[in-house]
Amino acid sequence: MANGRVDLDGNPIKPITICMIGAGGFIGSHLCEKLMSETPHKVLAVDVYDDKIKHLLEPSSLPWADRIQFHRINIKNDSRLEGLIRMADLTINLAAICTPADYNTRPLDTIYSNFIDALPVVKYCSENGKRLIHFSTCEVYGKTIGCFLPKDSPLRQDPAYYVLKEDASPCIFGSVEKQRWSYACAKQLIERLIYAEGAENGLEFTIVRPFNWIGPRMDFIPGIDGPSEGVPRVLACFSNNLLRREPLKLVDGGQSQRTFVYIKDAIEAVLLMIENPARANGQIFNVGNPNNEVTVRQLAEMMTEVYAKVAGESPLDTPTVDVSSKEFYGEGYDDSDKRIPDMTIINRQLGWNPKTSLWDLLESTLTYQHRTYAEAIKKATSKVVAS
Ligand SMILES: NC(=O)c1ccc[n+]([C@@H]2O[C@H](COP(=O)([O-])OP(=O)(O)OC[C@H]3O[C@@H](n4cnc5c(N)ncnc54)[C@H](O)[C@@H]3O)[C@@H](O)[C@H]2O)c1
Ligand SMILES: O=c1ccn([C@@H]2O[C@H](COP(=O)(O)OP(=O)(O)O[C@H]3OC[C@@H](O)[C@H](O)[C@H]3O)[C@@H](O)[C@H]2O)c(=O)[nH]1
Repeated sequence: MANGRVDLDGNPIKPITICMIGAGGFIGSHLCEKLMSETPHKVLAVDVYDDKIKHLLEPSSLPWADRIQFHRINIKNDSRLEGLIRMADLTINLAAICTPADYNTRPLDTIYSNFIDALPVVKYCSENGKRLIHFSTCEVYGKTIGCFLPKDSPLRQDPAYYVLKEDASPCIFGSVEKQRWSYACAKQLIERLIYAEGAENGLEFTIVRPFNWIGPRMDFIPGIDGPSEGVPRVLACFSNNLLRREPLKLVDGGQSQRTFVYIKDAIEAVLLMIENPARANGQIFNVGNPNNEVTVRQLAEMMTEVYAKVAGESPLDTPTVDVSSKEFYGEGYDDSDKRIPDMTIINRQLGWNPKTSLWDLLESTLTYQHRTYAEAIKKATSKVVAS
């Protein structure tokens, strides 16, 4: 497996040790899986939870058992963090509060998590001469320039007014009382700090801006493996509605547009960054699928159709219902109107392109959701009816 692996320039890839912070989350779990099954690298997996990577940690007879170690650490207050960063060749920081329902309702936790808690990680990497791959977000772009044009302006059709480019697009956020932007603003400041550490102190860094990566193990299903009142990101919200045979809730009519990329495609891009430092260092990369653009309403319609197919159930007569953002997320919510990633830089540096269509990625993801949760939901609802 390890033998004969070469980087994009034909050089043999040497096994490295990676300190992965937030390894127990959605992206972390897929990255650990990839690293264990297809590479010789070692992972020091740091998180407060390990549920999503339990299958990689136990039993001890797994072929990669000596290449992955779990460290249950809250990076807010644990002195072991610096030691782990020192032991590793590369640190990947994924830890963050990153669900929009939290940005306006828990803005302090959001800012601390995305900026303050990431500071020591950057500092330890810089002071110890260690490479850092930091996970930022497409939300740093905020809104498109195009959304400020009159509704009937032909310029709205011009990509120059909406395609998001790492080295050219401005970052446009709503006003401070729109606390939705607490997350994007914290992520932007940590990006600027990392960039400055690179410029002034020679930190070797790569910044990743994910554009709506989705797939199995994303977030939680409320009342099953997460709090009943919790609001996860849209994939899990809509999956929950489909599993419970409830209408999907369209926030402010579901007019916002997103591009969705399959987690397994996106993980290929991260692996290229890990194994091609000369091409990835000093870069900020959009990672998304510009071909998979839909409005949230179209996403709801497609998920309803795909779910009916994989679950063998007929769709509801009224599959969607409109809700206001104030009702759904509370005061201070605001939204990104449209997110199309420019792919020039990642294409040029790493030759990466996404492969999976929205229909195909929803088919595999909703098959997973149905298999994982349908029975548990049936049991939970029959208990409620019986009591
Ligand atoms: N999934 C996406 O489409 C997407 C889009 C844009 C940005 N991102 C960024 O990618 C990163 C990972 O996202 P994800 O989707 O896997 O989210 P996630 O919530 O599934 O994973 C984050 C993980 O970090 C851990 N964590 C948080 N605070 C911690 C702390 N103080 N100490 C230790 N562990 C802590 C959490 O327990 C969780 O397992 C985040 O930085 C997020 O902002 C993701
Ligand atoms: O039930 C729902 C949930 C969400 N939505 C809408 O669906 C869209 C997507 O919502 P998501 O919860 O996936 O989150 P967003 O795309 O707005 O932000 C995400 O983007 C990138 C990351 O940094 C974060 O993971 C998150 O901030 C939004 O317009 C939201 O209002 C619904 O219409 N109904």
